[in-house]
Amino acid sequence: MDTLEAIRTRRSVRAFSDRPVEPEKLQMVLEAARQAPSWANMQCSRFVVVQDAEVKAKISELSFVEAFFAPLGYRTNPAQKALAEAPVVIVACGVPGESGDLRGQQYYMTDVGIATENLMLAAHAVGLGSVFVGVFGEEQLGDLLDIPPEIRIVGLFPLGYPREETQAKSGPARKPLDEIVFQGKWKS
Ligand SMILES: Cc1cc2nc3c(=O)[nH]c(=O)nc-3n(C[C@H](O)[C@H](O)[C@H](O)COP(=O)(O)O)c2cc1C
Repeated sequence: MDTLEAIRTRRSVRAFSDRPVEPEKLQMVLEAARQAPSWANMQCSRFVVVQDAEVKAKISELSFVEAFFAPLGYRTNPAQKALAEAPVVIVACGVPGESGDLRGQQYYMTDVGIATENLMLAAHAVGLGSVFVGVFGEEQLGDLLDIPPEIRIVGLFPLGYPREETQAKSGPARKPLDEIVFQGKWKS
């Protein structure tokens, strides 16, 4: 699969088969994340790879943050089950001190975001699926995985083989280009 096809056909995967992820494929996905560009090449991203069923179940519970979801009418994080059922969960973290902080913008979020898009595209290219899970109880998750408080947890990525029958062929629509691209000046 070439890069453009991977970008075009990747979809968030929230239902996984119990087929294990081969260690070589996991390695490939992590290697893709490692190759990402970063602020001054400081490489602030870190990844905790979780394969223990009990720990995955706890991570799954922590992805339901009532204060966030209840006002939206959600009774679960749409990816909650996926975190327990995927054979692997990758917890992507950033070391803020190893990235830029300019004009109030903290670039560790950008660095980890780029690395994890690489991770998701590589997963898709080798037949795996994933989804960026950005809602979770950070403090409790940090305690569970011994992540020091100065390290920020940016996203959770269940990883595994998609359960075919549940996989949408086309994902949520995107805004048309003429709504998001301006020629020469803003909104012109
Ligand atoms: C920063 C970020 C946070 C996200 N958090 C969640 C989440 O907590 N739960 C979930 O089910 N999906 C989450 N998503 C996935 C988005 O809902 C999904 O990418 C979007 O609807 C587009 O669908 P697609 O990935 O299939 O193209 C998140 C995506 C991003 C980029």
